[in-house]
Amino acid sequence: MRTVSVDGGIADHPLSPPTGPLAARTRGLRKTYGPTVAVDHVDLDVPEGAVLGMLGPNGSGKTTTIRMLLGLVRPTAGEATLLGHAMPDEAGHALPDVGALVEGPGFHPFLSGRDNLLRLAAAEPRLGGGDIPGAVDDALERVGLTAAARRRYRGYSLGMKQRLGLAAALLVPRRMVVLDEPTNGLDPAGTREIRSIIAELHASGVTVLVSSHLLAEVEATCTHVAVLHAGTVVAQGELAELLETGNPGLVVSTPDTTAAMEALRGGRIPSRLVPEGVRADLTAATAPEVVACLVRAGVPVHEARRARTGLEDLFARLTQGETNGEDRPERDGLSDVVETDGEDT
Ligand SMILES: Nc1ncnc2c1ncn2[C@@H]1O[C@H](COP(=O)(O)OP(=O)(O)OP(=O)(O)O)[C@@H](O)[C@H]1O
Repeated sequence: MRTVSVDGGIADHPLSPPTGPLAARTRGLRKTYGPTVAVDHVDLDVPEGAVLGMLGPNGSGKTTTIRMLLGLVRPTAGEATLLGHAMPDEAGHALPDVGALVEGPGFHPFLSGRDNLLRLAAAEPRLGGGDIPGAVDDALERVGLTAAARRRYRGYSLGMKQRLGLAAALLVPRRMVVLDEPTNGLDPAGTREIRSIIAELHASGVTVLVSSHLLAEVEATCTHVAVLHAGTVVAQGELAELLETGNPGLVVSTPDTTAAMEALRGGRIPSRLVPEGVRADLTAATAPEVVACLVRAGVPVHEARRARTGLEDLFARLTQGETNGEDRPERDGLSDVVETDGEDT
């Protein structure tokens, strides 16, 4: 297996490729829509038992990759394997073991949340008729939707719709769960609940693939990360390893950044301004040396902490000049069903 390294000089060290079995794998995956290249050369490895965060700015190809993995969209080129089965051709073998929260197919607007789940549960090959109501009520409870279970789907908020989608994914025990932007539309309490559901799934050995454009969310929940940019995976590996890539630094908070920069320049310690103050490069000096240099020069040091490097730097660079999702329209992730295969080139 080839070594995966971080592109563009952010990290000098190659990241270790996964050594164990893979729950999902793509090679040379490509998808075009007319002149738009949505995904290109995507080689993604999702190790079994991992919580892999697929991180990337809006439009970087996360949803398209997930849809190809789930067999919802046929790749223009390349291959995708899910739980050992080639997708989309062997979807019938893979999908019963995979719970997914992705855009569409939508729920019925005039049925209650519970009735929607009862309909979906009836189609689950793993559930016998007598097990269905219990499985539905357990899933509703797990996502905190019991109180609203008998209200019509049409009146649900975006967050409630996300919860119902998650409940559908968790109707039966799965080997793998795929969640496309699961916290979209959720308030902080809802976001915490999703995190704890992901942690529970991980603890019980389920592989989780979760997409997000929020760095903090991925850092809080994932064991592995794949960073997408412009349709391509630019970095992937274990989160801990990615966090350590790049040059180590010390971020110093000080009200006098000009004096701090001058003192560090005098001490031949490379440094640059950052929003919190000054970031000194720790390849040239140790943290105590940086602080001593500043104190000797009479620079007030309010706080000094080690800078996070790899993932943060990489993601900042990727999202530079982009909206970071702030002006992104709220999407109803579950009700817009747009099957797009007809638009293939
Ligand atoms: N059905 C489609 N028809 C045309 N272009 C599409 C279609 N689906 C995706 N694209 C384009 O492919 C690119 C990747 O989109 P995709 O939705 O996969 O990105 P994403 O990373 O999931 O973005 P977001 O975070 O906004 O959901 C974008 O330029 C998008 O406009």
